[in-house]
Amino acid sequence: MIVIGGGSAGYAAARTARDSGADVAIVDPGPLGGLCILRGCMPTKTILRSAEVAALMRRAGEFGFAPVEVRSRLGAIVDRKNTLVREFADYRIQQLRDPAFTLYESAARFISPQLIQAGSRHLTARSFILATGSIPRDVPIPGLREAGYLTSDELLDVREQPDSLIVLGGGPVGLELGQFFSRIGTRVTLLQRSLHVLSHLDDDIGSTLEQALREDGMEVLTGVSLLRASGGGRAKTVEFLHQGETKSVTGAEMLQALGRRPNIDGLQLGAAGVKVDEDRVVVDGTLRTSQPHIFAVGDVTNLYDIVHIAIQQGELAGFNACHPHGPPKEFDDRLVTEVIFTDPQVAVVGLSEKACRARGVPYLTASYPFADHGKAMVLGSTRGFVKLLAAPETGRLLGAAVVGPEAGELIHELIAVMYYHGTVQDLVRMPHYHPTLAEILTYPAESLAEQVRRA
Ligand SMILES: Cc1cc2nc3c(=O)[nH]c(=O)nc-3n(C[C@H](O)[C@H](O)[C@H](O)COP(=O)(O)OP(=O)(O)OC[C@H]3O[C@@H](n4cnc5c(N)ncnc54)[C@H](O)[C@@H]3O)c2cc1C
Ligand SMILES: NC(=O)c1ccc[n+]([C@@H]2O[C@H](COP(=O)([O-])OP(=O)(O)OC[C@H]3O[C@@H](n4cnc5c(N)ncnc54)[C@H](O)[C@@H]3O)[C@@H](O)[C@H]2O)c1
Repeated sequence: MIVIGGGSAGYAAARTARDSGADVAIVDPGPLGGLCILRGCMPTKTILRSAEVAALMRRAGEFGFAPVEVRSRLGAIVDRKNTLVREFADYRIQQLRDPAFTLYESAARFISPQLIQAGSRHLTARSFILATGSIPRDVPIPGLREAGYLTSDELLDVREQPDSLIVLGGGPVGLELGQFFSRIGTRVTLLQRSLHVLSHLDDDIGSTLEQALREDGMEVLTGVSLLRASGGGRAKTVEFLHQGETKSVTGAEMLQALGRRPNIDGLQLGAAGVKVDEDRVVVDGTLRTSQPHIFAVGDVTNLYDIVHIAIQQGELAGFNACHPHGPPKEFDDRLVTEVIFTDPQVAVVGLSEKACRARGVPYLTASYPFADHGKAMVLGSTRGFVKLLAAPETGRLLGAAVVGPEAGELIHELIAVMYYHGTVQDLVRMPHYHPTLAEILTYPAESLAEQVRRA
């Protein structure tokens, strides 16, 4: 097997195939480590921890301490991030260089469905796994390129703190990095096209997060239509339409966080006969492309852009490629989970109200605010809510959303209940220690259990 791309998805595929007895080569030009480690999950979560510390320090008085003057040193924050990233990347590189694999450190391109070129070598295999990830999407906004912008790739290495930052896009990248800069003292303006940030989720989630960010001093404008950019250097201007008026904002730096697209440039997928739909490598539920011996996993499929799913897809494809005659394993989207590491955090699993309505799935819902929860009050983290969705007749948990403190941790109890096809009645019966944040899950569960009993 040849795995093209040694990030999270590709490495998971390679490891699974090797464990199934395949002779596995990995082709990757580097830098080795993958997006999650080098420029995605881990660096962003590392710097967000610094922002969290800054936000708590500003609240020193509230917790009984003398006021603290918060003066950030972005260079030091970046150094801490780089140290950790180096450690994580070194471990991954060691795994890729394991003699159990053959690693070719070059870019791959297809010559035919069975043959690829990697540097000066031609390589052939019984099966291939495409795992080349994603890259920031180019958006044709007049003047944007000339004014100059950064993507998350570059912004993570900026050492000199800009006094102002324009963030284009209210998805996870714009929100996490926007809040980081806002909390270390940069004036941040975020422009989002949809009526709410995180537009793919239920509106109550986006509106709650927007309100929290605004309370913290970030300017968040939604329902914006971007018109053009101008200027340059330390004064970049973006003009946009907002509430029927043309407005503009000027910032020292600009983050373009308008989405990512599959990285298929240069792969010559046409030569492999792999079907592509608007840059997306088309796969079926078994991660097989239009060519039965070529699979695609992770961001290159443009399905989720979430790392544990990329790993799960890699494992499935690695298994399926090595067992061509057995029943294939299929990706199950029932437990798809997403966490956005802002404060308040956002975490969702399973079906949203939007998805239930779109698919005609009947549901009951109940929510409960952290502002009424004892442990959240003790912690001084009362922003947000918990929302559960249950099947009306059985109480089976269909989905959940948590906006609030430790949402990314709390969601895992709900994932576990859903994994075992559990109900809201189960959630009520399960013991919950007092006082914990997790106790809050029992309140909407009680309300739903009551609704199910009466139905
Ligand atoms: C700022 C940011 C923050 C994020 N935070 C999170 C988070 O907190 N949690 C989460 O779940 N997800 C997060 N993500 C998403 C997550 O990082 C990705 O979903 C995941 O890393 C994708 O893994 P992958 O293996 O598909 O791709 P990658 O890890 O990008 O691997 C692709 C590999 O392919 C190689 N390659 C490219 N072209 C070729 C070629 N022609 N031939 C051979 N090799 C090639 C590359 O060198 C690379 O090593 C974040 C993303 C961003 C941008
Ligand atoms: N915590 C996490 O798991 C995490 C963190 C960061 C990124 N990621 C993943 O990386 C991927 C990329 O994230 P992202 O935030 O860059 O992209 P995204 O596609 O999630 O969000 C981009 C946002 O920009 C807006 N937008 C697009 N075009 C626009 C235009 N012309 N004008 C105004 N607004 C416009 C969209 O409405 C959208 O809200 C996502 O799929 C995400 O899942 C995950």
